[in-house]
Parts: sequence; C-alpha cells; structure tokens
Amino acid sequence: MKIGLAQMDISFGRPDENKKQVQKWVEKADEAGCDIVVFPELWTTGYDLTRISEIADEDAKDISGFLSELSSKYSIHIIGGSIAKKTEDGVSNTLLVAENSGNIIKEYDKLHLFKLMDEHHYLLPGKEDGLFTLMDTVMAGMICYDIRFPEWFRRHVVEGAKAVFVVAQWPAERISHWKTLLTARAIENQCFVIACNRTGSDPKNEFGGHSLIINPWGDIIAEGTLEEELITADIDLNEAAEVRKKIPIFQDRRPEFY
Ligand SMILES: NC(=O)CCC(=O)C(=O)O
Repeated sequence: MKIGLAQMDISFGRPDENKKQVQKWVEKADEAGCDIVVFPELWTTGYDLTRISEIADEDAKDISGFLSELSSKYSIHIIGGSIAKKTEDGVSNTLLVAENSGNIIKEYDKLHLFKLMDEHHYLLPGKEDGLFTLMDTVMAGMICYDIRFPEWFRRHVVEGAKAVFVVAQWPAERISHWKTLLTARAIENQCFVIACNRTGSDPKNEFGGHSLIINPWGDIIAEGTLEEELITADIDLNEAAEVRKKIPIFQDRRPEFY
C-alpha cells in the first residue's frame, strides 16, 4: 500500500484558496501512484480562530462533498486532515476520511484541545473515538495534541488499529517532541504511525514539517523536511503482526494492574 503525506503550507483563513491547493496535492499523489493521501490539521482555515465561526464549514457539508468528489475521481483514499466544522452547538476540529468510492466513512472530532494555541476558547472537544475500517483493516485517526495522551492512542490499538494516522499543525519549536512522541507511540503500540504536519507559518507560529511514516518496529521509513513536499512510502500492514509475534506485548499486558 503506497501512502502519500501532503506536507503543505496553509493560507490563513482562506478556505477557497486551500481547497485549490488540496486538489493539486491529490493530483500529485495520484501521479505518484498513492493508494492513500493524508492532509494536515485545520487545512481549510488554519488557526484563524477569532474568525472561526464565520469561516468554518456548516456541518462539514462543503468539504465532505469536495473530498468525496476528489476521492472517487482519482480513486484514492483521502485522510482529509481536519477542518473546522460548524454545528448549532459550536465549532469542532474534525478529521474526515473519504474512501476511494467517494463515501465519507469517518468524522472524528479532536478530543484534547490545545490551550497553548487557544483552542479551548473557540472549539468544542470531541466525545467519540477515531476508529474506522479502510481496505478491510482497522485504523484510527488522531489530531495533533492527541498524541501526548498515550492512553487514548493505546485504546485505539487495543480495539484493533494496525495503523494510526495523525494530522497536525505542530510548531517547529517543539519538533523534537513530535518525533519522539510519534516514535514512542509506534514502538509501544507496535503499529504504523502515519503523521502529516504542515509547513509555513501563521501570525503566531512557524510550523515544523517533518511529517513521518514510522513502522511497527519504530523505524522511520519516510520523513519530510521543512519544505512543502509529498512524502511517500510503501507499507505492508502485516508487519504489525510480525512485530507483535516477536515481542508479544498485547499478550503480556496486565491491565488489571493499571
Ligand atoms: N495543534 C496542536 O494540537 C499543536 C500541539 C502541539 O504543538 C504540542 O506541542 O502538543
């Protein structure tokens, strides 16, 4: 299975411009022969939080339609990063997954809001898990700050996830945390971690790129730079079972003690 990470810059508060860019990245991923393409967090709006309720997508209708069309046109699965989704309760930071048939098979609202970037003032936290099934395999989606909560990540793997997608806007100043946390999550959960960060900057942050594809042994098999680029790798999902056979942590866990 070939994965492509669309490590893109994001135009601050300009959904229409960002949609044009996303279309180009899907075309690039298709030309590169990817089966799945992954986008970063809040790619429609960026962290333009003071205007978020004006520019968020009503019930995610517009972007769901947009991703649905692209995925079926190019016959590619899209882990559609996350977008600002507006409902009558407020705005959430919502990850969308479009299957290559055009069906939207998952919406996951970011569970842990990141106070350092003011999310708690403008966004609603999620209440549901990030599990979904794609290509007959259980997978999961997480959004950025979620990776600092190993118990949340573990829950998804215990429930069957063999690959966990992470979509992010992770600042450059903490990129060492990004790499270490993602590698630890792959090693301790013996799963693929497929993480797409953005590049560029907004009025408050420089973002760190360095999108990563990490195998269940914890080896980094593809890594981005600071530039905009499509990062690709071929992965074999059976590797998770091989690593789990060698060091059977899921048999050896003693959850009755923790
Ligand atoms: N957008 C985010 O959730 C950023 C998380 C982050 O930067 C961190 O250090 O955690």
